[in-house]
Amino acid sequence: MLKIEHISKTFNPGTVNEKQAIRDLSLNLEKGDFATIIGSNGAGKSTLFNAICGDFFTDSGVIMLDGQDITFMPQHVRAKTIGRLYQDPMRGTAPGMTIEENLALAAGKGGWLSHVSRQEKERFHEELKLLDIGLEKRMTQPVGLLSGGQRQALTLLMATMNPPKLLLLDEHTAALDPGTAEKVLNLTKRIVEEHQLTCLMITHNMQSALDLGNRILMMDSGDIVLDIHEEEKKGLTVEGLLEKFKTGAGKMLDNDRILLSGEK
Ligand SMILES: Nc1ncnc2c1ncn2[C@@H]1O[C@H](COP(=O)(O)OP(=O)(O)OP(=O)(O)O)[C@@H](O)[C@H]1O
Repeated sequence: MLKIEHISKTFNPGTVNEKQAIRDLSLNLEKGDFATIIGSNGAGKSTLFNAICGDFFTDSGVIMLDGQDITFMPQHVRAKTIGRLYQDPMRGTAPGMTIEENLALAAGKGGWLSHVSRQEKERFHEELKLLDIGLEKRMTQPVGLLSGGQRQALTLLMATMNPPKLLLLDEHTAALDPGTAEKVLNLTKRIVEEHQLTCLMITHNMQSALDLGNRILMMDSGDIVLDIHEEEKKGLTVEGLLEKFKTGAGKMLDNDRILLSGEK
């Protein structure tokens, strides 16, 4: 589904601020693969997502999505088939619009409720009900009134309403309290499985990286240094994962947020 071949990206080339953020990175994701990504500070995880989404064009290499070369496809065109969630729950929804208007937006109705049929409204209601956080009773309330966790759950629903070819989750539960984060992660798991989505999820939570998905990618210095597949992933512990990182990257995993979460 996603085939990345030897991409590289250097920011501010030829200046004192030159930074090679992606180094000759290659990755192949099969349809339905759900890979978690962990890595050191500044490893290039978010930059990889930015490259896939077309925030910038890479300096070299090729990006293919579902057999189509998207290397130089404009961002707004890619956005039609790539869903993305950010750490900040305030991104991804329009706060001044109601829940149902936001859903109408996601359904391609431009946020106009007059363009939404009764059947579609019922579908919105059903989908919200499945989130199991009571949003189906608040469809006419502005999204700005929702908590961070409620907004992330809604964003997830909106991003997957018309199933994307690729779903990118960039630490989407990092800003939530642990209980809410767990709920949103369970929801993520259910939605990804239900639609058999191809998904990449950046996390600083080693346990989440182990619990979710069928693959773990470890990044360091702009490249994927380890790609752990299903069989190898089974039975792995956080300690085992850290040990593998050390072997793959030739150094300990240095990520402040992993450190702060008390897992290391
Ligand atoms: N637009 C940009 N201009 C200049 N440098 C950039 C830009 N985007 C990213 N970088 C640099 O590229 C490197 C990789 O950044 P990136 O945000 O992808 O890392 P990350 O793995 O997501 O890190 P973290 O876990 O700390 O969030 C960093 O050194 C960062 O400062």
